[in-house]
Amino acid sequence: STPDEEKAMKWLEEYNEELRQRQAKSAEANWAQSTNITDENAAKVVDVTMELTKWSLKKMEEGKKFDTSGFSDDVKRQFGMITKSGSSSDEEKTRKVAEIGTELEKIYSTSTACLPSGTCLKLDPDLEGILAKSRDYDRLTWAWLSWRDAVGPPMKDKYAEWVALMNEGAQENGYADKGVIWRGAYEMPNDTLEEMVDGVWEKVKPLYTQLHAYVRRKLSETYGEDKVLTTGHIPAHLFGNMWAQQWNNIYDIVVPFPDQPAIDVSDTMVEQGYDPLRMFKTAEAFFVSIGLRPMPQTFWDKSMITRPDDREVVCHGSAWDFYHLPGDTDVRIKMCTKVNQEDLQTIHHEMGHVEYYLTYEDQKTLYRGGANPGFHEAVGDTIALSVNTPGHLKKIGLLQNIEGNQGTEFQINELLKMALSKVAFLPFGLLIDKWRWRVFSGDITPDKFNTEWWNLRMKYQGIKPPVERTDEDFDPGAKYHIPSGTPYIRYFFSFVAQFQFQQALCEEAGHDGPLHTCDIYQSKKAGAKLKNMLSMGESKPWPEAMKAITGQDKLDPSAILKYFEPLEKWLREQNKNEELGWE
Ligand SMILES: C[C@H](NC(=O)O)C(=O)O
Ligand SMILES: [Zn+2]
Repeated sequence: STPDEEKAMKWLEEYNEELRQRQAKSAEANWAQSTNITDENAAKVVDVTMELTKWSLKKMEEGKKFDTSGFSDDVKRQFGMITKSGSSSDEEKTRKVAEIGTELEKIYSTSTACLPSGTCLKLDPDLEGILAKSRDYDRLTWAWLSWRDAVGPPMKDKYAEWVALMNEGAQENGYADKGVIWRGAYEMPNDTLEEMVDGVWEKVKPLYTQLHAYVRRKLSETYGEDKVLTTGHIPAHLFGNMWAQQWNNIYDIVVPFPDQPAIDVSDTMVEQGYDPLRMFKTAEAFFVSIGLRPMPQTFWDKSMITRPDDREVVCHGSAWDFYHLPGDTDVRIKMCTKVNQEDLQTIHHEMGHVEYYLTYEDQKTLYRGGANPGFHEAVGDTIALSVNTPGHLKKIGLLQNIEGNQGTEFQINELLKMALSKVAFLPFGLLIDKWRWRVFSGDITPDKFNTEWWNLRMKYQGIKPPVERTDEDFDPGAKYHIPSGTPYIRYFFSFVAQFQFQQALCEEAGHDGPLHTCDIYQSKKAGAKLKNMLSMGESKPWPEAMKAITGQDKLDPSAILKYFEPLEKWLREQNKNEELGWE
């Protein structure tokens, strides 16, 4: 390399080390606030965010002085990352963005809904517990509405201001709006991310439509035709989930063959005395069995795996990288764990993030990230596809009374339960950022925030609010990722990609038979293939990482469609007299 490139590479080395130290400091401040919500900790988050933003803007100006045209792809990639920013140089605007961010997350994480008796219920575990377990239509309506009334109105105006300030920062850096920057994380040519995910949705929509019709019929039978029509949109509060995003908690009322052996292990976990720590150790054992790393001691010392009873915390599960140097690793999970199968799944999801952090920790700081954000969301879920097979649950003693390969009826039950988590999620995973991209672009103005939110929920999910909504409400605020400013298309990407990953890993593990029975437990070969992709971090555009693990360079729904093929056939038969769809 030329002297100029030598100079640039020296500058990059210093940049990466300073970035690592500042990321570590930022993670510590955010961790302190997320595990102990106080004004003092919130103020520290704002200060650290200001400091990091100012430094990044200064380094961006320095970076722009280099002529990188003759430099290697790797050097160009790093400069490209450094010279992109969406932050305003106006310190007051940056401070305000950070302040509103902490205020909105605090409203979400500390709001409660109070009963006439005066007892106040938290979202997690109280209100979510009602949505998951109650089969009383009116009690479900109360919990669904009370949460939205508690958080929506206080957030609405703040959110509008937040969006405006974020857009000013984006526009100051030459972007049309903040949405362009968010989509930029996928490095799609000519900003074609939405086109790409729309294409994937068109291919999976028929499967979702079949599931929707089947569940609508079952809910109508359960709650009565007067409450749930067997045509059109389904009331949004009957799916066992506060946001109707995943429907696994109503498996017991939609199960196709009720006399088959049960496959939900939540009760067994309680009976066998599982506690959060044992759930985490169980998850760790799977990752280690395929050759990934055990959690370091600091993980066990510093994680927060149960809700503390002496302070306010952000309960929404998350994994944390403290960007330490290899050998001094500090990675954690923060989660208000409950002993059930849903949280066992979440633990695998969060630990998948941690395994990614561990596997790419030798990378330059700029590359200590997922190939794209969807990859990061897919790691743990891919592993959980193996864990949730009845075969694996039997191996670890959570399912007893099943023998070998079960008959068709058992497999339909199993596929239906998985579809309630994975297929049901697809339209939800798509619409959240469709709403936000249009809010950022100004296509959805604050006076229409709620109307357009429900138009998208009705169009993509085929659901409707159980009670009248107006633009005085702000229902988007009821979903964590909106007040926390966490992009969401990453989950849509993940819910499709994880089946591509599983298909590739199962082939590597020498699995034969249908994809949904595959368990890569103890396969060091499959683990090596996964690790090879994870170690790349963000060093290459994501199609290269996709190619490294699957041989394809696209997000391709054929794997999820193949996985659910037997179920789709069965559903089409079940639904032959149904009026499919909702438009
Ligand atoms: C699917 C997404 N997962 C996550 O936040 O970890 C959610 O919970 O909404
Ligand atoms: Zn995640």
